[in-house]
Amino acid sequence: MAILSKISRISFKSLAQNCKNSYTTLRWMQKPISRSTILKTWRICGFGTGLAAITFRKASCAPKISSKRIDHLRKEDQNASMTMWELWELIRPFFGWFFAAVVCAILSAYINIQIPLCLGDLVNGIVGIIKDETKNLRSHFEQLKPSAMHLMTMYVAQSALTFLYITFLTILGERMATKMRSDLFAKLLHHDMAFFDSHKTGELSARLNVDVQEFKSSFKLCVSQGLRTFAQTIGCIGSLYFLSPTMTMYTVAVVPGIILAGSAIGAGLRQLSRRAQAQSATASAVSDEALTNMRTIRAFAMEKLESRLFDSELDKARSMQEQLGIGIGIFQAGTNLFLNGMILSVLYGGSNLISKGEMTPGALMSFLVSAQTIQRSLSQLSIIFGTAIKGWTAGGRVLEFSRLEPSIPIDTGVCIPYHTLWGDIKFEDVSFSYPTRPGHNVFEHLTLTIPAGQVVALCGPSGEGKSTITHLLERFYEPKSGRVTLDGRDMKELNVEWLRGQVIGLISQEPVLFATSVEENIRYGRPDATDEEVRDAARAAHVDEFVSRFPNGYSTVVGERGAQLSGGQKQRIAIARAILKNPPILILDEATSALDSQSEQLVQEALNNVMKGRTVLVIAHRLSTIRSAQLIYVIKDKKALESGTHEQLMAKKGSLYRKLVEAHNVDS
Ligand SMILES: Nc1ncnc2c1ncn2[C@@H]1O[C@H](COP(=O)(O)OP(=O)(O)OP(=O)(O)O)[C@@H](O)[C@H]1O
Repeated sequence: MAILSKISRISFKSLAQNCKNSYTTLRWMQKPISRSTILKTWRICGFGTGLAAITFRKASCAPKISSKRIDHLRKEDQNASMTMWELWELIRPFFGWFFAAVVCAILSAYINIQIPLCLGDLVNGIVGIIKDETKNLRSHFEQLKPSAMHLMTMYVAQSALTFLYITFLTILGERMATKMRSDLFAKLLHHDMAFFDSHKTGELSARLNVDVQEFKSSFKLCVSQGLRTFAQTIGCIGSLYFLSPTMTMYTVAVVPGIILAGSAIGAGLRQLSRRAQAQSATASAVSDEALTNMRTIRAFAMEKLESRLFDSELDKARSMQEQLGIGIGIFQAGTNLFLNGMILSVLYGGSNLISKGEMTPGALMSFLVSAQTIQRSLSQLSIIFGTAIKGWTAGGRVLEFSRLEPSIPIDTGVCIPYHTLWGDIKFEDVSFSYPTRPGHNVFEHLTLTIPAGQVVALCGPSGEGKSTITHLLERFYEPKSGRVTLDGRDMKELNVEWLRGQVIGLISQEPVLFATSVEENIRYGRPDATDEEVRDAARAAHVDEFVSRFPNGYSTVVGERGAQLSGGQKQRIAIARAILKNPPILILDEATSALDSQSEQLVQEALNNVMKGRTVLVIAHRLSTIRSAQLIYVIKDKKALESGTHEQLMAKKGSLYRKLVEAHNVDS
């Protein structure tokens, strides 16, 4: 019954009617096309073309800039595309799942091709019953059984295969997306600092999450539907040829033209999709920046302005996505028009052939259902095409950052054995500019020595490059010329992971904590430290004093970037972390600047204990910290202008150091 009802749904009645009234149909078909019909059709086509032209014209215009603050966020992802080889590289690790999904999808398509042919057999049987003049209906009905059973088996197999390919594809898609995300994150963690200087956190997190998600769903859709419908289309064209070569030739003759037009529209849509996605990323970056700077926004009462800024970026993204939607809509509407025209031609031509006795009703039924399968497949393909464009761009955006290789690889190079490491540091004729500002030299021929086991202080006016010296030491950046050496070895030869992980400890001006407990933040200095070692470090850095007053003690969660702690408390936790790490070289970049003088004295005592016997580089503004250093460098005019002890520099007539102290540029 189900089969029969399905047959009736796919226009069996109208077909039977057609057979009987083929001459009536033919008469209708042969009616001359009136002038008004042509004009109407022309107007509709003109409207569609006009809409398409407006869409593409609007899309190719650059968005208007509403705020200069976010100008730097507007960049087009020129490299955001993907090659077939890169796609293959993504699939390769999961080829087994891919292969299984493809086989199931193709088998399912094969069955879909066979179904119309079986339907044709069944219809011929039914037509036989209708036309039977002996009225031996029972025996005719019995003859229908094998065809019906065959069709039933096809339907069951088709369902089972559909279940299988969807399952395999889900597994494949999820694993690919997880790998893409994990690879991109690992790559991002290894990228140069210069990369982070020029990319926003929001943009990176959009690539890591939104784009991977988009790629995954598009990929799944394209493989499941795309492959099946493509195979179905090819197979059904074969079936059509088998049923009626003449009609098939007429039906598919226009396909190459349609493919060419589709490719041209596709290129435009791809470009538009890239723009729309870049604009969405800009909007995310604006919201991300606002959410991470909430306190500043509150302090300046900028809620409304930020909201307007976000709305305007969002609006541009919406408008571009709408234009993309209209573009895809026009493409799909055009495809549907073409496909429906194809069905109409089949009916027209088929009726003609039946009227001449060159085709049986069953063959026309098979032809019609196969043509309908092609129609469904092609209109499905046009939807898939739109999705593929989005997925391709999203995949390209993910790969754009995965392709980049860091200029400072972190896991190659040599390690100096611990017992032979002295900690003697030299800057030899170093010139440097930040990669994001290549025209501005921070140093020109800087030469200075930080002798092993000594405390060396850097002082000088703000913005002269004191922190930059620590960045070069940590190898966050490479010098443009000259070299930085550790125990006589060029830093470039050394293993960066070893250098940062085991040799140098950095306590920076603005320590950033993770949104976890105090204990885990301290343990970040040495993940394998015992609880007792963590507590000892905390006591040495005077963390114990304030943490013991918290209801949850060391389990207190510190909030995002340590927002639930004071600046001084954050610095003490950062110091505890460095004490736990116990590195041979310590860099203190205004490490105690957020402490009051009493806490500073306490922490300084703790630091003095840690500093003993190590090479220490201190950047400080307080005279009390600077004067205790064994060697002081004054950094100014892209060089180390003066060096000596506090006493030597103060005794030197007209020394810059003395001027700085006297002008309170070095706090007393
Ligand atoms: N990531 C960066 N990209 C580009 N330029 C930078 C970067 N960081 C710092 N600079 C520039 O490099 C110069 C030196 O900055 P640096 O932070 O080393 O100065 P500083 O002496 O430590 O200043 P302060 O005492 O105010 O902390 C400044 O002109 C600064 O604008």
